[in-house]
Amino acid sequence: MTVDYKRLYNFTKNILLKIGCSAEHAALGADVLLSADLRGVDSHGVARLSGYVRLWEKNRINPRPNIRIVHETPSTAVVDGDAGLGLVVAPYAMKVAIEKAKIAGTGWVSVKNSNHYGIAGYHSMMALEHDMIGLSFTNASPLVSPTFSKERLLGTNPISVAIPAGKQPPFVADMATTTAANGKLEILQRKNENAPFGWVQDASGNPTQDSNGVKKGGALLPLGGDREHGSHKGYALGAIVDIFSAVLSGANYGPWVPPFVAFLKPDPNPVGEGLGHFMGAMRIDAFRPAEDFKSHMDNWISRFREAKPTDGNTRVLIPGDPERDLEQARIEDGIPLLQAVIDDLTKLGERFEVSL
Ligand SMILES: NC(=O)c1ccc[n+]([C@@H]2O[C@H](COP(=O)([O-])OP(=O)(O)OC[C@H]3O[C@@H](n4cnc5c(N)ncnc54)[C@H](O)[C@@H]3O)[C@@H](O)[C@H]2O)c1
Ligand SMILES: O=C(O)C[C@H](O)C(=O)O
Repeated sequence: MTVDYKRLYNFTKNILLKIGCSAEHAALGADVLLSADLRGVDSHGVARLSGYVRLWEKNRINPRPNIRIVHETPSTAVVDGDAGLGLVVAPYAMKVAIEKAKIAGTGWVSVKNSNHYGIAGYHSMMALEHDMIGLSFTNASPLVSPTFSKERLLGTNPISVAIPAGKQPPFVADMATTTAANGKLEILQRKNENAPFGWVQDASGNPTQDSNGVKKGGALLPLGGDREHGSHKGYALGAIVDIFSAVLSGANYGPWVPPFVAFLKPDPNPVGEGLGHFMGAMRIDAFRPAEDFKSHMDNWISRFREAKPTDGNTRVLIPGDPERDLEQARIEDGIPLLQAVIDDLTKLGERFEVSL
């Protein structure tokens, strides 16, 4: 079934209003969530709405947070999200990074006491309109084993870097540091399908294709899948995200990160406050004139697009291309939703008396 963007946006905004968010936060939260659906990141859009409501019911989300800077220098800050929705805490933090970069050249913000922030790319892309490079990281539910372990100590900890170009569209990398985000596994669960090898290991640490394997005590795997295919580097990337987001800010890290997923409970002995994010903004003209940079970015992108494709592929893509192509189509044609997601939203609508 395909649902019109505006209809889904209004539904999401109205549900966020019902759980007590301000009009400003409900609109922003809906914008962040719907940006995922528009960009084809079906794992992180409205399919997650009932998850945020579940955390609110458990008093883990404060719908009226006092989000504030608690420590700063001219180019850095720590933001306390006051247990607000990550969907609104992260844009606040990115704005702080941008304002600092305007003055100091670069701005770096580590965030504590937040919650799940949706897609990393929404926040990094906020820098683009200011002729800045944007970086966005977050830690997440402990579902991932470090290389050589069967314990779950890390999240799928995404990295997004958005880089402006001139005539070309921007370069936007937005990716989990695991072979796949947990949300991708949830899509396979909804469809009753297996996962490819390299995504999941079972409770004993053996490779499995069971898309419910993590729920049965297994773990998601760092990018690469196993040591032979470079999982130690995915593990290192996920660890860097965790440390920048949480050890630097005072949020929970590693296995103490309060989970978004329903099958895990928060650790009763936290080592910090909430979960953490990290935002960065770098003014291009703090390095070289923006026009020079952008014309060379255009050249960089064109050269990579012209790369000779391998057999069976028609063209080489630039990070950000697949999502941009889908965004245009989905604004025009609507957003396709699986029946399981429609059922979930329908139940939510009935409960809060909001029509879909
Ligand atoms: N909030 C959280 O806790 C959390 C945790 C993990 C992931 N996420 C989000 O999940 C989403 C999905 O992550 P993922 O890693 O599963 O996605 P993915 O594996 O689909 O990778 C997406 C990235 O790869 C790029 N890409 C795709 N095909 C390409 C190609 N052929 N050539 C070049 N680039 C290409 C895309 O433009 C995008 O930047 C992201 O938006 C991420 O931010 C959020
Ligand atoms: O829910 C999480 O913490 C994980 C993240 O959203 C993911 O899809 O991997």
